[in-house]
Amino acid sequence: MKKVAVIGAGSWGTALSMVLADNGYKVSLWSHRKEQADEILNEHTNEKYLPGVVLSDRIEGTSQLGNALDQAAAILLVVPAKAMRDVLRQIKSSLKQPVLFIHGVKGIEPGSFKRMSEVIEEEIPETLRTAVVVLSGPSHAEEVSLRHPTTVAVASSNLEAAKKAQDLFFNHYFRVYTNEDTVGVEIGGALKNIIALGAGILDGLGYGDNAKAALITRGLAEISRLGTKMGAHPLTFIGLTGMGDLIVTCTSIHSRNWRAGNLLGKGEKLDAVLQQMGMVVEGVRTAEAANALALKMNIEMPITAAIYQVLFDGKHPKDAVDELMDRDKKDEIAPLSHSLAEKIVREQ
Ligand SMILES: NC(=O)C1=CN([C@@H]2O[C@H](COP(=O)(O)OP(=O)(O)OC[C@H]3O[C@@H](n4cnc5c(N)ncnc54)[C@H](OP(=O)(O)O)[C@@H]3O)[C@@H](O)[C@H]2O)C=CC1
Ligand SMILES: O=C(CO)COP(=O)(O)O
Repeated sequence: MKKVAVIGAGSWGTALSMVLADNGYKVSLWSHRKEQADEILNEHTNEKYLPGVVLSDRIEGTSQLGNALDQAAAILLVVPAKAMRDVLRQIKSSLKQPVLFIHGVKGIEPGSFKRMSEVIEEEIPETLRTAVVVLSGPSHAEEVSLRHPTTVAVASSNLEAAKKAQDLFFNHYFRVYTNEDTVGVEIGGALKNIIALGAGILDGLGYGDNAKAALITRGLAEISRLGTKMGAHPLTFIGLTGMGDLIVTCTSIHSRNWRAGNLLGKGEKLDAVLQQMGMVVEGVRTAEAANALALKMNIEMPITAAIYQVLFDGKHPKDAVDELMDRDKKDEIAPLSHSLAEKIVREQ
């Protein structure tokens, strides 16, 4: 039986371990906390992150990275974005053979503002990795753990590697598409969390469906503007990892980003909100990264800027909405078709 090392035993690492176990793989699920690894190994549960779910005995918890990596056919990284580089450094010092790296992280590295595949390529030498793949799409861990129908994409510039990842995860409830646009998939997956915070804020303020539809659609427009400028394919943003993930994250109570936004919209302060959540809320740090990237690359991202100001500058959420609504008149499609035209010119 082939083995996969899953690095990060939160909700998503645990749910993806269940998919791999259902597909017949042995899974070594690494936690940086021994008591959590022991719970997974001995009780077959992960109560903090997936309460009430019983894990397959093909999933073994471990807090020893060397054990997790030993003989692994692939490594799946599912730690918060801010922990990625440190965890990769630990992996590099324990890894003995080249292996396929897959990550399911929807964030940008704080400070460097790098995408996760860039961080992996910087930290893991080519002699220790066969390829890097990102797995993303509309997929709440809670629903995957109930084996509810779910679709995701696996993206890599190396299509053969993406197909290997597709083979690892594909099954009758977890449908996996390949995609060759790593930049678009990573940018869509990370930045939708900012918009999900915004959706929660709107709900917290008591606004309705019109406002949320506007936020999702215009949020996607600005994500596409930035992503396309970074080299992404514009069509990726209307796929699973763009529009698909926006829909699921902006409309679901499972979303931690939506829930955090909802508390902010009701008037709670960011520190108190994050303390209550007790799980990663990637959109907060990603708002900082996206706002900085937009300024650096001279891309208009008014929704991201407004959410950044609510999070870090103490702007009242209602004032942020009012200011967004009162901006200058605009054409809906023209700025998007400019980005598309620029992309076509670049590729000629
Ligand atoms: N949950 C979901 O439905 C989905 C999540 N994702 C993405 O997956 C990534 C992980 O999210 P998710 O599993 O939900 O997060 P959770 O908050 O559920 O879990 C995070 C896990 O990472 C661990 N961790 C935190 N810091 C470190 C560190 N420095 N070193 C090692 N481990 C660490 C936590 O341990 P501890 O308990 O000690 O804090 C915990 O086990 C995020 O980027 C998220 O956007 C993507 C798709 C779906
Ligand atoms: O990415 C997700 C679903 O696709 C999970 O979103 P949250 O991190 O907001 O819970």
